[in-house]
Amino acid sequence: MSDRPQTPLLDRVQVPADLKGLSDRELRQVADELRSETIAAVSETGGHLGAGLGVVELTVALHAVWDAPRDKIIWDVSHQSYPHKILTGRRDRIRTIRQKDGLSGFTKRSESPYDPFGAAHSSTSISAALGFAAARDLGGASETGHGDAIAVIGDGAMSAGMAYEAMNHAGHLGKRLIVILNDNEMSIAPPVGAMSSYLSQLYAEAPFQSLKDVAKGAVSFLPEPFREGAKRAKDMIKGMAVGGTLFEALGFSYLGPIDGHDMDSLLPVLRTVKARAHGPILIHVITKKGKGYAPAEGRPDRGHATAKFDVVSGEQKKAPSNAPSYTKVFGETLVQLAAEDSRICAVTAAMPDGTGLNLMAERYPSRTFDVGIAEQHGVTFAAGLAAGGMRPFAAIYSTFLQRGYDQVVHDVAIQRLPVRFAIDRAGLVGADGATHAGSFDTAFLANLPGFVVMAAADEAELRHMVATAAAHDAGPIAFRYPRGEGVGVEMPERGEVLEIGRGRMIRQGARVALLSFGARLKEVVEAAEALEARGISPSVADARFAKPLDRDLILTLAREHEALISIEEGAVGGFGSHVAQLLAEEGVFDNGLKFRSMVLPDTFIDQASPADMYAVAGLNASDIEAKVLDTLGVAQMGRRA
Ligand SMILES: Cc1ncc(C[n+]2csc(CCOP(=O)(O)OP(=O)(O)O)c2C)c(N)n1
Ligand SMILES: CC(=O)[C@@H](O)[C@H](O)COP(=O)(O)O
Ligand SMILES: [Mg+2]
Repeated sequence: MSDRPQTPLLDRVQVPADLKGLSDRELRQVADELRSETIAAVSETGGHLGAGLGVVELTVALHAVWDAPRDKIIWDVSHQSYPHKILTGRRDRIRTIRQKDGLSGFTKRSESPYDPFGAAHSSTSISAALGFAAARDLGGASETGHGDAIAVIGDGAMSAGMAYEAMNHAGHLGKRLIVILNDNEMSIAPPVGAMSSYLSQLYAEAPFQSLKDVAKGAVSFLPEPFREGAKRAKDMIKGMAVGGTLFEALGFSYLGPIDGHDMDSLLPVLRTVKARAHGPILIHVITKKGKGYAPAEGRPDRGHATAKFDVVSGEQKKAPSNAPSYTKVFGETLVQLAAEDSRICAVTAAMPDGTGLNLMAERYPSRTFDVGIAEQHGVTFAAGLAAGGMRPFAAIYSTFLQRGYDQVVHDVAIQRLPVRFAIDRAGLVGADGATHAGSFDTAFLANLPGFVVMAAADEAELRHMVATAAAHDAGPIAFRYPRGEGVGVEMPERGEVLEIGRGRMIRQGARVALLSFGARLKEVVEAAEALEARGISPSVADARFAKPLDRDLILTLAREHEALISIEEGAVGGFGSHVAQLLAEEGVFDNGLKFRSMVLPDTFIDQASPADMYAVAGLNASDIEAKVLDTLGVAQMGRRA
């Protein structure tokens, strides 16, 4: 266990109300202690660090000025909410964060009344806050009461369409709503886009606003009748950053920029807003990601997420890896193919490193596009690239592709455009928990006419699937693969183009056939080996394709075995459902086949290690073994853990 910091004042703060009696000087001290505690805690657990460090002062100031949980403080993405958790009755559990049975790494309604809205996908906070404001004004029932609705949204999250949809609506409704734009000039990677440049311009052109300036600029949220006189006064002042911003055009009062680490600016500004706000207001706060911890501040991602680390040196404690990560295999294979084909290009939605497209960006920057947190646009942009004669790879985590689903259907599938979807983080991802689980993509893609849907059983298979996708111009194609390292198989120098809709036999056995789709194959083989010891020798096949199915392979397995069991890392409605449909259509059930489909359960599984999450899901080798025995009616004694 690492040394815990001395935090005498923070120790007195169990809930935000305890901040109320403190002086501004004491609040500054609370912020300093909160920063030390956040660093110490994350050093023991790993997790999101940089974003939280950047909002320490803002967190203290918000809780000191407003009255949560009556006032609703809504953290966008909420990866920056660790300091908020520490201040809101969860300090004693902060070292359980992102672990099995511990605190979530994100805000979660079921975890605390101080988390009025759960998040983890970005850019939802303004919509949710506006909903709270409207519910308040309509007299909706609320256990915690109704107060202000305050959205805290980052500059990266501000690149997504949802944020503008919400501001457009908020400006129209004109309700009292507070949006704090936490501008640290960072997403996970450096932010991209015209909006980012616009924000930089806003504060490059104007110095930080003092309380005096803010008061002068706060014309538009002053109640009548003071507004007119104040406006005349403001008009006489030259060079203010207030007035004429995009936000004002959308119907918001704009305040800022304000130094988000200076409590002497933050506290009076927030108090003024609380006392006088009228209609929607956007407060532009400038912060530094990783603030106050040199190893985080010095990292290119400003310490976005980290493994456990040594507080003094900042050195991370990572387990050595035995195999390349799927992400790296994807990135390297794409670069290899792009070298031979100038039509290959790539799209990421703010996740260049996470998807491995950083490799492509380094080698072929003009063919690599980071669209910002904008999955919807990213998918349609890729559709346009495909229509324009390119071979685009849209590399998007399974969970984030959900946001671009209508674009997948309407812009890609209906037009049969050959967009290649590289779907990383398929299946259960571990510490990020339910919000980031890649559970649904097989189901929501394989039901689309003309889509080819593949899943890689190992890293070599992934290489083949990247090559297969590159060569496939007939329509959309997707391949999914899990988070983390591969299984350690020998890697082919080059990917081979697979025959569309053709699976492969892994081992020939009898009585029961195990039909795997994706990276559970390792567990399936392990189960088959364990069953050998019980005198049962299953056949094992890797389906490779959920669409089109390998009909010959599946029907042969069905006809030659007493039982057929499909296994996948996805929710119901995916591969197994398509297999069941085929078997039903072909009348195979009429012959007495015992068919079982092992899928993720119909629940959202909380964070834990991937193995623990798969144990909850009942998809580990021992579960597969048990399913075989149960299906064959073999008595089970001493089930393996
Ligand atoms: C829809 C969606 N796409 C991608 C992500 C991955 N993601 C998490 S945080 C983040 C960067 C957010 O940047 P910003 O809002 O500026 O917050 P900061 O980390 O800078 O505080 C990204 C891209 C996500 N959570 N949700
Ligand atoms: C908050 C968020 O959405 C990302 O930071 C995410 O946690 C990254 O996940 P990976 O670690 O799997 O890239
Ligand atoms: Mg940011």
